[in-house]
Amino acid sequence: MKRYGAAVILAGGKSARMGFDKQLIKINERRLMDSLINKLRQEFHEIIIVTNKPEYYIGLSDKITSDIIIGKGPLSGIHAGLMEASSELVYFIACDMPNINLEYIRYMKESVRDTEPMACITRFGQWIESFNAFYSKNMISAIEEHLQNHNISINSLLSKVEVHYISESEARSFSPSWDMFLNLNTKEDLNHFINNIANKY
Ligand SMILES: Nc1nc2c(ncn2[C@@H]2O[C@H](COP(=O)(O)OP(=O)(O)OP(=O)(O)O)[C@@H](O)[C@H]2O)c(=O)[nH]1
Ligand SMILES: [Mg+2]
Repeated sequence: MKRYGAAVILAGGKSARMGFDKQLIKINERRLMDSLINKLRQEFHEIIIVTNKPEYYIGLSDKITSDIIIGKGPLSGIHAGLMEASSELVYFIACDMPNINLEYIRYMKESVRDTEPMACITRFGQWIESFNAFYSKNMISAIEEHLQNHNISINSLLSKVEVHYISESEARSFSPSWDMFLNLNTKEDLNHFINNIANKY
């Protein structure tokens, strides 16, 4: 199996805070999902969309899949993405994250070149960033066990496995304003992005 090559976009949430389905976000007249897919194609051979609305993606050549363990939030999506992926390390991003940074993706790959972690995750203060991150296919059984125990927290799962952490300061050298982790959760987030940033998009 190839070491890298697969990227997953998670698009299976409730979008409760946004008030409409975030898979349908448009920026400059273009579906954000389409922009994300195109950008990821520059770096990955295999793009997988884990969605609760496969009908939104008819006609795309990419792999479209849905949650296998339903209703457990982002970890359900990570699980389904890893099941579908054909590389060992798999890149994950959320459908509401508009600023993919290919240089940082390459840096993460390089950072784990000589090790075999279960995930490569960036620290943010005392927290972590669970997307714009890599997860290993070897994590599938740990995710299943975690969800079977009714624990849906990514953080608590990561605290139990071998993770390669990247420090906040290292990551800031690629994204000083932390925009590569920006996610649009509310209409205010979206309007702010459209009014202030999307003209450079
Ligand atoms: N496949 C899958 N993806 C999910 C699920 N829940 C959340 N996600 C995705 O995980 C990412 C981060 O989640 P949030 O930003 O909280 O999105 P959300 O859950 O749709 O939004 P809220 O309902 O406002 O919390 C987004 O890409 C969501 O689409 C799920 O049950 N399955
Ligand atoms: Mg979000």
